[in-house]
Amino acid sequence: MAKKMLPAAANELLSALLHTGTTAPGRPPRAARSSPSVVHRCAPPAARLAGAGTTLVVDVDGALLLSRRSLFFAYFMLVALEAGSFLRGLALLLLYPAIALLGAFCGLRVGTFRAGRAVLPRWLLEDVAAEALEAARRAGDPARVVWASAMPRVMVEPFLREYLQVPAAAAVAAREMKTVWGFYTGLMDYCAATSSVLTKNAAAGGGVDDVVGFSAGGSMAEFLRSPLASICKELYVASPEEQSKWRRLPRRDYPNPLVFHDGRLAFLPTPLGAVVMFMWLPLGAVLSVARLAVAMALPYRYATALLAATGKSWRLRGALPLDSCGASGQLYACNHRTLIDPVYVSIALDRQVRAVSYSLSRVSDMLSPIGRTVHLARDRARDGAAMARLLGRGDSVVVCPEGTTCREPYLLRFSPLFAELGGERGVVPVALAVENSMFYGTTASGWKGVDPFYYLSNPRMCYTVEFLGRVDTATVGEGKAASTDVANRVQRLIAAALGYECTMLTRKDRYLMLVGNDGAVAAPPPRRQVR
Ligand SMILES: O=P(O)(O)OC[C@H](O)CO
Repeated sequence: MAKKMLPAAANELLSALLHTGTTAPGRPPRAARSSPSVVHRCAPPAARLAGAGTTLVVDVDGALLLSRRSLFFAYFMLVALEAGSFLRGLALLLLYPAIALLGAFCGLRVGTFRAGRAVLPRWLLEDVAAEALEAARRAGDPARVVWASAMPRVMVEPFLREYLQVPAAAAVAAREMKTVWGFYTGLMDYCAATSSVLTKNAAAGGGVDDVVGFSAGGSMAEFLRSPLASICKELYVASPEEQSKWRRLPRRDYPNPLVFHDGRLAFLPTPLGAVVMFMWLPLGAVLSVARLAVAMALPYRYATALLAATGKSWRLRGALPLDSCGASGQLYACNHRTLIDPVYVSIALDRQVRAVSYSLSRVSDMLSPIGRTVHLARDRARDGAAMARLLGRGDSVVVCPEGTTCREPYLLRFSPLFAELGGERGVVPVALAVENSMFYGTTASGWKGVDPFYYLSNPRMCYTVEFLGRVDTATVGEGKAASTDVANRVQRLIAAALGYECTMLTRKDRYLMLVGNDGAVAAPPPRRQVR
């Protein structure tokens, strides 16, 4: 009981901190505080929201999100860890909720803050109640829905706009963060969206607009403390019984699919999860170095057995490709999950392979157990010649035609160059899946040099490798088939084997979304391309 009350009390306190604030000088008029005159114990029915002049205020934290504020800690911890550092996260863990905002935000650079767009949506989407979203969509005019949250705007608005497709005309009523010289101070500013809704309501006589509130069960009291509740004529509050039947929005029903996300944490840092992670970190750091040493020093047969004993395992699904033992000059095309992909193809084949890659940090390259990677330059002629040279001298070549990693069950567009190089031997598609328990070994916005260490510091991880039937590429050379068709076919085969979905998204799309650039890297000097 006490255990249950502690997080509840912490969240009450945080909620109070987030909602605090009297009207400061210069602020727009606040509507007279009054409670909604009618409170219904259910979600708002479609008939009530159909009117063109009806505005619906959705309590995002209490009604839309199933966890009802109990995950506030985790969301602030994600900001602290992903936009800040482990030290910041530790400070937040020790001082939450007293310094939730200060601890998570103070000192972060505004211009480079991307956690709201690149990290949080993944976790917030998993917390959306399908029934609450459905109820909010019953509003006659989506532009007249106000999405109210006690979280700072930078944490919640990208998720609402980009993944729940909240139109630009609809207001997101969340607090602004105060900034100084381009840095967040960790203090809240008055919320412009709330202000505009209140001003409009006040100008209209405070009762002309038909404003309906939508909250749920145990969150009603907190919602009533928010300024927007005071302009609601009626409040629809889903009862705890009704809310207990709500289910998480299935991935297939996400209004916008979640293909890309960034950040190092592969788990949601709840208070217990964060404590476990901080306790694991020193051991994980030592383990990552030890695992790396084993992988680099021992032959596969000994290394994989030893590594499996530490929780780093792999499995082969299906059989090895025919004549894999003797095949030389063979091209393998695999989907791209982490920078370690070619290593597992090599382990599965139990032979040396050459990996070709567009972007790989110098550190990762030096630590690779399969030797130096051949760097591509995104120049068809140059890259094609480099790969052809490797194949011509009998190397087994592993290429990841997506050109960048993807964590979710999607495949990005396959660049077709590989289909022109398979020759008579064709190309062997390889389907790869990876499970991480604590950290992602990839990053779009972070320092890629530590990718191997994050990957290797997972308590448990498992790679699954599946070789698919050889795809004929001779027809491309003969001009009978387009390389794009063959590349798309290979993509579809791998997607079918993994149960993933094919997309036409590219490396550029991923980097534009997660980092704000096109993901281009400096071309390698020609002498480093093939050795
Ligand atoms: O996910 P990226 O963009 O760092 O790409 C990974 C590189 O291809 C290295 O394997």
